[in-house]
Amino acid sequence: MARSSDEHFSFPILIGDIGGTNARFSIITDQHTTPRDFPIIQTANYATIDEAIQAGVLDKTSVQPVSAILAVAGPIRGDEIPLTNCPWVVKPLDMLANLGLSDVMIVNDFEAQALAIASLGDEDQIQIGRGESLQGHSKVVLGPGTGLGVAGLVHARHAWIPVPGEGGHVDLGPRSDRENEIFPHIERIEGRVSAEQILCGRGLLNLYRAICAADGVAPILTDPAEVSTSGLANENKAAAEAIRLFSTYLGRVAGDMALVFMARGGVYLAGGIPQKILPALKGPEFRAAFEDKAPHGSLMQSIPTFVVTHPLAALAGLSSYARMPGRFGVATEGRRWRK
Ligand SMILES: Nc1ncnc2c1ncn2[C@@H]1O[C@H](COP(=O)(O)OP(=O)(O)OP(=O)(O)O)[C@@H](O)[C@H]1O
Repeated sequence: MARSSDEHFSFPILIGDIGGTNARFSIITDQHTTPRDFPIIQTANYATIDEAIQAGVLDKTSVQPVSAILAVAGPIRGDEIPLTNCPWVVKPLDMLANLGLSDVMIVNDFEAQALAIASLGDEDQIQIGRGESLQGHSKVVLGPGTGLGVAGLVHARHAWIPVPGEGGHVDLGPRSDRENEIFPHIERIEGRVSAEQILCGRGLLNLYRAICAADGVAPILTDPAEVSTSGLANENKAAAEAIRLFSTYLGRVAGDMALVFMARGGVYLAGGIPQKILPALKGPEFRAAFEDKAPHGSLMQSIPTFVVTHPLAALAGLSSYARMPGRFGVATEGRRWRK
């Protein structure tokens, strides 16, 4: 554990959320001022992350950041961190040498989402169904987007401790007769159906195709956004069923994660997809599946579920952490580099 005198970050602090497609950056100049956001950068437009930071941030301001805290999609091991779904390799030692920084910390992107849910305002979230968040109790965040990210946020020793994991890869199985008809047609990964085979953009398409195959009809939709748009508008029968079942499975997995973390503080749906299928999540399927956890039905009824609507939730999480690292139990070993 870092000593408390080592915990803080010197201002100005560059924060960044590096996804497969988009990279978002902000600079925090001091403890109180609102962070300055920079235009979203398409990762495909730059060969390296250092070039993107130079052109997209440093060349656009006279403020020279001293510290950087970056959230990346991918495991953080060693001094060279390759990103999932993007050819960039993050090299903190090169950043210290070339970008004028003297402190670089790299965290997991879902850890940043978890940091965000510690301090979301009411305007940044929409509640689905009943339940009430209990102060100081654990929370969970699930994010169906390009993949399915999951992280817990545990409250202990007066701090919020993010627990990043691989919860998106838990097993998912059929429960009803109808699901038994559909499941044999779900594309598998090495023989099994993990939650991510269904609960992400690619997974929604996989589910739609499996429904078509179970019913012996040819699939006509080829893109996850088409499936959700036609399904929500009830223009296509298989797509409408896919969206309802997607909501059921998301409720089921969200409920499992709530049980694992005893998340009386609430379950939060982040990632790109929940906001786009909000009307479906407000339907009966999501919450019914979430609560259907005998023998813990009444516990589940008391746990609230939210869709995160903050457009830059991960950056907001990093910003809270950057300003008050002592409020969070974020491990720094092996992922903080200093001059
Ligand atoms: N309207 C929609 N309905 C369902 N899925 C959609 C919709 N629009 C986009 N998608 C799917 O959502 C996924 C992208 O999710 P998201 O926007 O969360 O990206 P991300 O994982 O955060 O990516 P990045 O790496 O850019 O941060 C893609 O699989 C895309 O096909």
